[in-house]
Amino acid sequence: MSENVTIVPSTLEGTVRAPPSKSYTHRAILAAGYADGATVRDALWSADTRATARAVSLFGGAVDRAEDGTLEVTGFDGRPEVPADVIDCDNSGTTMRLVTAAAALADGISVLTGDESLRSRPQGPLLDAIAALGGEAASTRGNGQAPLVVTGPIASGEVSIPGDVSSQYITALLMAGAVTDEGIDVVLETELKSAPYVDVTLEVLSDFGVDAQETADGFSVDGGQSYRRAGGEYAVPGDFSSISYPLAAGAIAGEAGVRIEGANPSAQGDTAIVEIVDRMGADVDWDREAGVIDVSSASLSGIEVSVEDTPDLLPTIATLGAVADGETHITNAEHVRYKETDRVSAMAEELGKMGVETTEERDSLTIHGSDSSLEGATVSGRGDHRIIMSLALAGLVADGETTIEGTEHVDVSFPGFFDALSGLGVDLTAAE
Ligand SMILES: O=C(O)C1=C[C@@H](OP(=O)(O)O)[C@@H](O)[C@H](O)C1
Ligand SMILES: C=C(OP(=O)(O)O)C(=O)O
Repeated sequence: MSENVTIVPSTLEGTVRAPPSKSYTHRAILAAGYADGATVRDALWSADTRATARAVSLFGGAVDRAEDGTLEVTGFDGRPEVPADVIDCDNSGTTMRLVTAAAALADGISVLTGDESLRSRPQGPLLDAIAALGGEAASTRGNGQAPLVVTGPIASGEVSIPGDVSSQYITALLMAGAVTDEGIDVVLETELKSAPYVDVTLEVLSDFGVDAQETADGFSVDGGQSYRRAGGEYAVPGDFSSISYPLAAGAIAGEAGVRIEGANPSAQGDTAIVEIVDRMGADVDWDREAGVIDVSSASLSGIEVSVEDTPDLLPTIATLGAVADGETHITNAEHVRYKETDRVSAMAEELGKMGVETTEERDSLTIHGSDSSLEGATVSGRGDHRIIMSLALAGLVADGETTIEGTEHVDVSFPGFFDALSGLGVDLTAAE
């Protein structure tokens, strides 16, 4: 059932807890699957992470969720079974990439699909890599997009792959490579974008006893390794992509102050959002040891910011730019076009409906904050969680009411998003 949310301009005050990291949760569930199991505490339970849990079950493992949200993962111990059904990755790019490489270890055929958005995203470089490792991997439509048919098992070896489409290909190959006989060397053909996500992978691999490393021309993982979580338990840190929304909300409408808990430092590149709102002029203080960020609003100024390492921040920064004085120039953004939607265009067009002037280029988005009026309007969430949340932020300070269509999709990464906004005093109503 499609849901719309209408937001009335509001000021925010109070405390909100960061949801757990989507990236760490995917990796922890799959790493526990590659192991003989583990307990994953503080896991994000959202549409995307449920898709990864389903895949682990289809490989012969199991994921049971206790009442307190803790996941008890039973692993498939490095040897995924041929799935008894199609693997539906739903809306999750991370699931599709990481699970495609895992499926290539199984001795047989796996079929992967997803929703319309996921079936339009690029998988070709990963399919080529699997073929280079002796497996077979086909896009049923021959266009490099899902549905995918993957036949394993792959062997060890060296593969070259572009670095500027998705870092998830590299994560996928490193995670699978550890349980091949002799490992996988990944040689990057082009410069790596979204690099911090590979750092997150290396951290989780190391937490599960697997060695992988950066090399002169890419990354490599030795084969013959076993995943094992010492102590059997893994705890997921807070999600900085999700934190970007209450943080930006506080920066634009939090006169009395917003506090975000669960903001502990980790390898996530999106921690850069703290520095970004600071550079724009918000009053922000991050107590790293306590994992607490305090933010309050101030008049914001436009900045230039590269999203090379932090693609998921683009929608949030675009809204901040719409509120700020001057120009906000978001650069190195081409890979942001390969997400749930083309987020460069989606933000330009939807903010445009609210009176925001933008200039879009293939690799950048400029928001002309000073020339923009920010008026309430009916906007489309585009079925994309980050577009929905970013447009909701714009609604906090627009002139008049803003209605965002299709808001149920926040379930992909931040299921309690609108409750969190309400809890901070935002005047909003949801309707089916
Ligand atoms: O590995 C991950 O957890 C992710 C990697 C990034 O994708 P790309 O590497 O495709 O840019 C990011 O946009 C996505 O939300 C999560
Ligand atoms: C792009 C995203 O995720 P995924 O690639 O897993 O769909 C996201 O969460 O913004």
